[in-house]
Amino acid sequence: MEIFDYDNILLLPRKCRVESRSECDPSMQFGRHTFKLPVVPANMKTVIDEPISEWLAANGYFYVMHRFDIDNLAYAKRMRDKGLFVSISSGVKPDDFKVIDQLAAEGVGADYITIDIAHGHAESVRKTIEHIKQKLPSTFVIAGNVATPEAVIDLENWGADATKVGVGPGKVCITKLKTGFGTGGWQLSALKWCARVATKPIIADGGIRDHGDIAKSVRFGAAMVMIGSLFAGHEESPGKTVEVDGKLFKEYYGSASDFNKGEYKHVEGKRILEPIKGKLADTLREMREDVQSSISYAGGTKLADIRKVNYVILGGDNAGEHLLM
Ligand SMILES: NC(=O)C1=CN([C@@H]2O[C@H](COP(=O)(O)OP(=O)(O)OC[C@H]3O[C@@H](n4cnc5c(N)ncnc54)[C@H](OP(=O)(O)O)[C@@H]3O)[C@@H](O)[C@H]2O)C=CC1
Ligand SMILES: Nc1nc2c(ncn2[C@@H]2O[C@H](COP(=O)(O)O)[C@@H](O)[C@H]2O)c(=O)[nH]1
Repeated sequence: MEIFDYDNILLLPRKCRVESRSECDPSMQFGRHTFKLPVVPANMKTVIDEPISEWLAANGYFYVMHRFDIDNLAYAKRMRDKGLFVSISSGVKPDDFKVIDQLAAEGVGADYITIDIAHGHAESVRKTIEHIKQKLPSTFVIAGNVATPEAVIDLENWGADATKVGVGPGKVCITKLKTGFGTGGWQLSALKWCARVATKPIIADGGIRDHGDIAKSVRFGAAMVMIGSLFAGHEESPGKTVEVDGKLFKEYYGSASDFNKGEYKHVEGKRILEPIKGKLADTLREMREDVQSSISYAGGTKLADIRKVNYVILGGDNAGEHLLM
């Protein structure tokens, strides 16, 4: 198997088919909705909060609210009152099952539920998917996180509508160091490996450091890309603002860090400071332009055209040109 990651792959251009990058359409359908970009901010406490989720939903972007210290039912009702789609996260515990029961009983429902646990290839996830599908049959269920084709096959067979791939590639992740497991350092080839067997959409989660990594994710099979660190340092970001030597930063911590958990138990995440980089809307606009540009280099007009390009692996044992035959 070829092993590579975002920093040692480059995509190869094909003859341009547009006169302006504005002709390239980076939008995509995911579930029942169409979104402006194949990008979603990570469902983490220092990345998304209620105002950001409202803004994203109202402006044509996908969002996944985090699941920590939040009343999901009340949150879902507030989104419904504003006429916005509901996309929440769930754990796999009895309390999470109760929330699903309440969403069903009160007719609030949810458009998307993301089951997001550290080791998503687990019986607990099978039971949670089963429960959601029984109580809220029209909800689009995203399940993860996983790292192997076997896991993607199981989650799909258990009823997941999409799977989330990425164990350990995140910027504030220390799973690789603490456990010796994961896709940290080879996330992009793990994505390729998983995408070969997937029959439903994959969300590539973690490891995105530059906007060009979005196109690389799409090339290797992602329908959607989940991003934490690149979104964490905005003026609106929920992390605390910290001043160091006169420069402003936002804190960004892992969901499995002691900062998120409130205790030092099964810690697989850390806290870092991200330099503040302006408004979220400006970053999203720039990302959209960059993905439009990626589509044009792919010789296409739509997102899926990125899947058709060849690529080169730079350096290492797998170096070389890889042509689609
Ligand atoms: N994408 C990634 O690489 C990772 C992401 N995370 C993020 O951090 C969040 C919090 O993670 P964390 O507090 O560690 O755990 P979770 O909140 O994911 O745990 C959910 C449930 O799964 C159990 N569980 C967790 N890990 C394992 C495992 N390795 N084997 C068996 N059971 C397990 C937990 O029990 P118990 O705690 O008793 O074991 C708990 O009952 C996650 O929801 C995820 O968003 C965390 C780690 C990796
Ligand atoms: N191993 C851990 N992974 C974590 C933790 N908190 C979040 N995450 C994952 O990281 C991505 C975001 O990655 P980034 O490279 O874009 O910053 C996020 O979506 C989760 O899957 C954690 O504590 N430990």
